[in-house]
Amino acid sequence: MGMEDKDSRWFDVDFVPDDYIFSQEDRPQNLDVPVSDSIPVIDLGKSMAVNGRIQPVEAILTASKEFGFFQVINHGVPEKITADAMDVFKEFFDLPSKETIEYVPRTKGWIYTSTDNTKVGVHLWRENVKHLCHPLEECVQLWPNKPARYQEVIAAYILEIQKLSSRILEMICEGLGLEPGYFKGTSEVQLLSSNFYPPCPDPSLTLGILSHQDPSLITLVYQGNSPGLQVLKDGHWINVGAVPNAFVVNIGNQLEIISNGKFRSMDHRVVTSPHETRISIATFVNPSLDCIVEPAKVLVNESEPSRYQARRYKDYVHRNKAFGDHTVTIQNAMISES
Ligand SMILES: O=C(O)CCC(=O)C(=O)O
Ligand SMILES: [Fe+2]
Repeated sequence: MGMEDKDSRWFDVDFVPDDYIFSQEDRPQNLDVPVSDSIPVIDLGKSMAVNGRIQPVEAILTASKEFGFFQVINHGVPEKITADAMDVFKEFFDLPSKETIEYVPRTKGWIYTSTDNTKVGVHLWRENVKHLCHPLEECVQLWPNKPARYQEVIAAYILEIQKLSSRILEMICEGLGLEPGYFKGTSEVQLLSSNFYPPCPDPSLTLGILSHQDPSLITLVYQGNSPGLQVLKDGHWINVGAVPNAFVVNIGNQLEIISNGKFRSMDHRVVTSPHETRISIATFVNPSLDCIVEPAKVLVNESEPSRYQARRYKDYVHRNKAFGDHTVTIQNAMISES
């Protein structure tokens, strides 16, 4: 037994503390069994015509129907931008001082947690920072200012994500047969959520994020080169493999509704690793709060009746506690902006 190290952090432990141990049913099962890495990887740089359709469009359509998940490469986001953003979050999570800022109770600003509790009363094996991103000019100044280049670097990152997500949504329009620009004006990168998952002494007992679906239109995740993200497909958890410089794209609940169920919003979670640290940057592209979300008219007909009720996005967020424990804080901040 040694003296308590003043610099040690919550995850510097030899055994998983009891309040991080999930019950049997929530725990990751069969971590030793190899799981396939079969989420489609789509090259956005290739635009061959296949059967009269541009290739990435067809691939996105198929992946969104089957997996609700895909990765994109040759996406046009400069490597410098993603590398800088990852460095900034690495530095942010390494800051010793933020350990004292459990929660920033401001209507605008940012929320940091290192010991989130879950609905089942067990802590996640992660630290997390969240903030709004839209309108960008108003949000930027409320973001963390340590490290000093946080605001500048992350603003540049968000601008790129806005461009890439608009491009992907435009391809989705084409694939689904929606009019061009269908999502324009109501598909902003509203929220960023970055996660730090440190190595864990026993990954079979813990989770980085519990199984959930995203309440967004689409979510873009940059996961560096680290594993951990898993998707539930046909009753099996499959890995979203680490593909260098790729973005993971996942279909959120709102796009499932708009597609009238053609696309699927899938359960996903993050498992921990005994050796590797995972840092991820998730960006949620959401409809505006006042947007009425319903199946697109062109996708509803006699043989395919509407499968979802029209709902204001605001009400959806509220009813589903879509942003977790901080839903009300985040929603209030969004309302005061619009
Ligand atoms: O760390 C990840 O990749 C998972 C992020 C995620 O699923 C979320 O924030 O909704
Ligand atoms: Fe998610």
